[in-house]
Amino acid sequence: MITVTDLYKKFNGTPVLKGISATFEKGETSMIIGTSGSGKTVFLKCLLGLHLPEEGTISFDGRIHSNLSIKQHRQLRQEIGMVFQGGALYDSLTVEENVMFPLKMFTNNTYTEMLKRVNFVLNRVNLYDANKKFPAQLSGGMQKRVAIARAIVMNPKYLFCDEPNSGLDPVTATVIDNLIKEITSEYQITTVINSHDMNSVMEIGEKIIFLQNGVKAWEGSNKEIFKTENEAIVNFVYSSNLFKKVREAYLNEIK
Ligand SMILES: Nc1ncnc2c1ncn2[C@@H]1O[C@H](COP(=O)(O)OP(=O)(O)OP(=O)(O)O)[C@@H](O)[C@H]1O
Repeated sequence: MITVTDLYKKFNGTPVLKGISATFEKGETSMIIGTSGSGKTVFLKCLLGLHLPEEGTISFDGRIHSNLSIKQHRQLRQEIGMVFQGGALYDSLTVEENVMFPLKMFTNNTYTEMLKRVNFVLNRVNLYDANKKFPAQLSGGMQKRVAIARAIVMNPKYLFCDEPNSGLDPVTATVIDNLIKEITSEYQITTVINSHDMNSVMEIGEKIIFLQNGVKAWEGSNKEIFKTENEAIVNFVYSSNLFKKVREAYLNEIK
């Protein structure tokens, strides 16, 4: 579980995160949503330790980030998997080498042991016969699968994803969303996803945190989002006519 308490972050005196508190549970897919500039990326970077907040604490299963020694930080970093927006694969490395990269960096495992683990995670994301291919030879959806395989190769306790299905068609995006949700539940990972994609939010958002101007303006599940009367989130999520109709149909159904 990740517990964030009263987090404040400023840049050049301008507050960007203004007292955010939230908990992210093990085995659950949590999503951060909000308009452009609301602070989602800064929040995720604070969780990753890439930004240092001025106030507040971030605790990873009781380990408070700002109190950790360098050695403890290194240990925690190994427990975090990250899926970057564009996949961030190394173009000059094969799929197998990309996925093996964290194992080479952080473990003393033999090549045979590493290859076994690489093949296991590649199979888990349903990628077969892709080991020797280079990223440029793969479709966008396959590249995202490689990025997910690399993020879970170290068996992480925490998984952070920044717009994991950006640039994908709706069908592939749903497959990737569900893969992340399955893996989160199967390996009991604490997963936090930044997303703009309302389909994803409705599909896999077990917990949704809505940021507005650096403040947590709403929190709930993908079921509760249909019923909320909170004006800010209704205006944000239901700015699309399609979602407006879906919400009306849902509310009529439960009347
Ligand atoms: N390194 C930085 N230095 C100064 N200001 C920053 C820095 N990083 C982010 N900001 C500012 O913080 C605010 C929040 O940015 P952030 O990138 O978190 O928004 P976001 O919600 O992720 O937006 P988007 O959905 O467009 O990616 C913005 O006003 C941005 O200009």
